[in-house]
Amino acid sequence: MDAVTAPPPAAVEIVALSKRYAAGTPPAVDQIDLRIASGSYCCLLGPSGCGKSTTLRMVAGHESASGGDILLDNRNITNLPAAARGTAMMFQSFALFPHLSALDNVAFSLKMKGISKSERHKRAGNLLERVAMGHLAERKPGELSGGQQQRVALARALITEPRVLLLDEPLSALDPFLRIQMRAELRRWQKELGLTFIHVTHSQEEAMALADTMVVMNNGLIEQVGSPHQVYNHPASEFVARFMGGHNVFALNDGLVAVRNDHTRISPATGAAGEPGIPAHVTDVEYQGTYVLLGLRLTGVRPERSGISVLLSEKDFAVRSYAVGESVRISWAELDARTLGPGATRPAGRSNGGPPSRNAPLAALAAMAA
Ligand SMILES: Nc1ncnc2c1ncn2[C@@H]1O[C@H](COP(=O)(O)OP(=O)(O)OP(=O)(O)O)[C@@H](O)[C@H]1O
Repeated sequence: MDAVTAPPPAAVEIVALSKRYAAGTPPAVDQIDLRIASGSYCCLLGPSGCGKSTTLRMVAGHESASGGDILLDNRNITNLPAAARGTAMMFQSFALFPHLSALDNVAFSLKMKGISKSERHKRAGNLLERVAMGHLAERKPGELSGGQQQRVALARALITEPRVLLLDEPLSALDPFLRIQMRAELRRWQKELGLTFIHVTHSQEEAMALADTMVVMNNGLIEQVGSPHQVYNHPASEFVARFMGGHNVFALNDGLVAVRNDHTRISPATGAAGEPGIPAHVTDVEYQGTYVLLGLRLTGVRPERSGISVLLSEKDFAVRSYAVGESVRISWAELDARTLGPGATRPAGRSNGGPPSRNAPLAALAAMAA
């Protein structure tokens, strides 16, 4: 493979990585494979309990792996202590020492390494300057805002000069306004520093805003890896389409398709015989400002699959509005329909003691023709 076609170097390579917390329980992480490009922003995304934090903790060295390998720049770090890996972790609560100044918090790990006070203060001061916190270096965490504490936490993580920064729900302690502001800062820092960031979140919006690469996890497995655009516009499975939101899943005779709710078409029912589209009625009309979100129920489809939504621009809704109870027809352009695959399945021949493969229920769902 020549330099042009070679994939970018993987900062982190995860090979068949597994974690089983206790014998007889399903694995929290089940033989996952993942390559994270050097200098990229990777978000591990998924519902509560899907294994994303366990994966991050194994990369950090805060949790042992039950099987598989973790490589950092081709160096196998699976069994190295956390401090020897070249990674640093930034936690949800920032985990700053309340009795220490910002400067001493940042300098703390250098103190542990026996570095002189003047040297560690110089390096910590430089890093605090870098995150625009130099003027508040003597303040204690309790005297800083959430966003300022986050910058101190970042400086503290960076003082060990990691190759990879691991972030476990770093924005969830912040209020919504600050979360969006700090999200933009994280992204800027990552690009400026040129480090690889691996960020765990359960928020689709956060992952889409930040990630070069999104990794959608479910039930200890990886469902899909791709750019936010790829994952949102080409969900690989029903799980991804539903988890990402903004999609309707339709069961057709030859399988499942996802259609974005802003690409799903609605028209008034005329009552004429042979009308095209799927019959439905409007159950909700929600004004959202720029958009109006219509909730609908498809006629003749099993209840668990009949609820869908259509997102109309305010302008389109003004041209033709819809009211609760109104009969309509639902359709889409073929180009906008994404065929869904069965989703991730557990490695063949393994007994995991966990729930059955999602293939079986999905096949049953697919059989429910509209
Ligand atoms: N220390 C532990 N001992 C036993 N089981 C654990 C432990 N930590 C996590 N688990 C289990 O492993 C599975 C994956 O947990 P994990 O914390 O990795 O999920 P997560 O996707 O990060 O969820 P959340 O968003 O809620 O933090 C869950 O079923 C969880 O209950």
